[in-house]
Amino acid sequence: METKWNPAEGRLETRARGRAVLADPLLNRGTAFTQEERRALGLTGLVPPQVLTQDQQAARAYQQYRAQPTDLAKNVYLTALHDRNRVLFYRLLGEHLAEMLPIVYTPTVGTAIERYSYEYRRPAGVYLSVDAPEDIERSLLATGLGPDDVDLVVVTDGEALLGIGDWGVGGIDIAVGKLAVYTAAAGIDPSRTLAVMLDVGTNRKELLDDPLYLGNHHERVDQVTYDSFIESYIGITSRLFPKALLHWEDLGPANARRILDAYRDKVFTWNDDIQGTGAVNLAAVLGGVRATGVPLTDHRIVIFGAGTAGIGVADQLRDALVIEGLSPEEATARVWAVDRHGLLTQGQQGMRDFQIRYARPAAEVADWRHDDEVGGIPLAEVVKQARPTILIGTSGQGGSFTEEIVRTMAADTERPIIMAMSNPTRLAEAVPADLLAWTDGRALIATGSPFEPVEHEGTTYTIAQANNALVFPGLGLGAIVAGADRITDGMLSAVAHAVARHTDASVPGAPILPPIARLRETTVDVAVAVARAAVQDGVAREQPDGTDATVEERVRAAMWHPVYPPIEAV
Ligand SMILES: NC(=O)c1ccc[n+]([C@@H]2O[C@H](COP(=O)([O-])OP(=O)(O)OC[C@H]3O[C@@H](n4cnc5c(N)ncnc54)[C@H](O)[C@@H]3O)[C@@H](O)[C@H]2O)c1
Ligand SMILES: O=C(O)C[C@H](O)C(=O)O
Ligand SMILES: [Mg+2]
Repeated sequence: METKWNPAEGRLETRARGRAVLADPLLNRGTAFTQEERRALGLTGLVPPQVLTQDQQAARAYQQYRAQPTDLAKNVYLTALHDRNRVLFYRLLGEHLAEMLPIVYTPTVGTAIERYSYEYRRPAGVYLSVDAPEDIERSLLATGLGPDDVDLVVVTDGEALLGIGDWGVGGIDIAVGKLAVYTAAAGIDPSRTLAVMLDVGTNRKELLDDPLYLGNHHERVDQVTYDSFIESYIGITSRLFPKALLHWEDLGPANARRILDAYRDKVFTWNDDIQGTGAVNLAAVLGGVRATGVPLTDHRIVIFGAGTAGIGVADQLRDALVIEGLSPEEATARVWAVDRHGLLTQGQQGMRDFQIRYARPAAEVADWRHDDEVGGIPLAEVVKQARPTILIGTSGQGGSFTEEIVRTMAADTERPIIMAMSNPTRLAEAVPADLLAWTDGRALIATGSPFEPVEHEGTTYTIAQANNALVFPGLGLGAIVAGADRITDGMLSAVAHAVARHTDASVPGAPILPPIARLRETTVDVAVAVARAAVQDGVAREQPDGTDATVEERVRAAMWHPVYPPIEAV
């Protein structure tokens, strides 16, 4: 590679000169290059004479950012900065994390995905086409990255992006957005990460009909072709980058589950929507349950939207109930899962294999009201009959927690826990102001997208954001520091408990999860818990000596910071 980090000397060494330096976002520092660096790197005269400090650059960039008229324009501005000067991008993002996360990530990233082929400026990451599997290796090698150079790969096929569905190649933006959160929150070194788009086609007709659409102009391929492409991708990626954690994002439900089941015991991989969402949801439930004063084992849970996220959520709740002393059957019986044709019930046609374990016995629901339009027992009836104390939305159906449903739930339970996890904002199952109004301020709330605090009868309610962003950065960092080669259930459970330790929802109006503004601190504890769990589960290759301080020191030392390192022309 032209540019290499020399850890012994603590400096970047590069053979690049002149415009090639300015064109490389990992190398470029624009007006902050010193006169000496400019001479050594052949930049004299290629940047304006004045040398700025990073503080000055950050202040200017922040002004430019604030001057953008819309959230999408802000996203495009930050993407351009990311593609021009990566260190400055992370300096700015880190300094204004709570303000900018909704721009580079949920919810604005959803708009950026939909507009991808129109707002396109520069390529990001690696695009692999199902039509040319023979190019996978060549394309990955073209990044110049070698076997020791990659810690993390985020990959999507763009089929089930957030809750907005199939946007094909535009999905690259969620991979880039997730990586930005990994670095901003956990200090994952951005030069050691890769965003990958697996272009297997799109079923969105408006994209196929659009000459400007930048992805493959054909429908999604059949399962046999898909699976063989995935197999090649995983085989080649784990051979070329043997240390890298392979993160899956926003695949269609059947593919997400099948890939996770097939590979989680064979390679270093995990699925954010299934496992990350399960972990952040469990953390919020633990925080909320503490505030209710009722033990977890006495709660009843209804999950609306039994797809990738919903069943991931159910699985981790069930595991937590088993750890608290229930049998697996008793734990499963605490969960009612509702999908597009109503409550999952035994014998129902068309259930997906991963849903079947939550299907309720037909005898239990024989008297429950059936709705012909839904084609089964609707959510309102499930809430009435099952009397949940916890209601979770992962359906991508905005507004589906209606006033009637919420009031029915709240009539029976002192502190209902209600989580509208669907993204982006307009797809939230309910908005916090309504939930508080309908429950007289008694609801313990979390949402997947960020919401402003709500005033209700003299109390200010801070709304917890139950987004997997609270967990995946720490999970990745902890796993990398431990030199893990698998992601285990023990590591995921450790994540949820570490996050939950950061909340105290006993104060009126306090959120049931730690705030995004404190993401970096939460992340360190998550990473420490994950690294320890990896050792306990026997999947860590780097054995720490066991004391807390040491693990934490190792975690902190592994974190990358957005400062310009010394640079040497070689
Ligand atoms: N907060 C978070 O961290 C987080 C994480 C992952 C996903 N999500 C959100 O959850 C939502 C679902 O994501 P996913 O990846 O699980 O998608 P998915 O497509 O796998 O699952 C959605 C499920 O909802 C069901 N559904 C659709 N219409 C329905 C209806 N009218 N009634 C009941 N169920 C219905 C579908 O059949 C499917 O099973 C998205 O909005 C996504 O943004 C949030
Ligand atoms: O991307 C997010 O904001 C969370 C989650 O992964 C989702 O798909 O919605
Ligand atoms: Mg996702």
